[in-house]
Amino acid sequence: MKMEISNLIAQSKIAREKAYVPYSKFKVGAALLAEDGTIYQGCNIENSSYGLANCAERTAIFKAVSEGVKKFSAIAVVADTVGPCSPCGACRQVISEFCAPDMPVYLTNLKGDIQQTTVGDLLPGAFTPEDLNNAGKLQ
Ligand SMILES: O=c1ccn([C@H]2C[C@H](O)[C@@H](CO)O2)c(=O)[nH]1
Ligand SMILES: [Zn+2]
Repeated sequence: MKMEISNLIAQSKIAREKAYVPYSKFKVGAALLAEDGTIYQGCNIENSSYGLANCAERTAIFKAVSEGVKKFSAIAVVADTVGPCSPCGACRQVISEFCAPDMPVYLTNLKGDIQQTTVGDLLPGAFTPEDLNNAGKLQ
């Protein structure tokens, strides 16, 4: 495993410790590597209105985008799961909005399992900005 990736995974674990999860008690961390080398950490943040929980992956992406950063090279996700932590459908869609289909995704857990996949494999057929551009132009 390249140093850069071990560091990304290490930062996802640090982010996980900041999770605000009084309801599920399920802490998740994410670390998003921007093309300029900056790493954006994200944790899940829950709410007493349960449906408003924001996942770790989306926290990391929204932090970066809100700082004007939209070019990314990799993302790592970690939770205390039996197998590698699997991002939810909402996060797969948000990741697909900003990250190229061939961008590597590292799904990990606290035991040290690492599954390397890609954005395109996480969400084949994602709805993209191009789909909006093509609206009404088909047929
Ligand atoms: O990949 C995932 C899956 C779940 N969660 C959060 C949402 C909620 O706070 C808790 C339980 O679903 O875990 C994430 O942050 N990322
Ligand atoms: Zn999610």
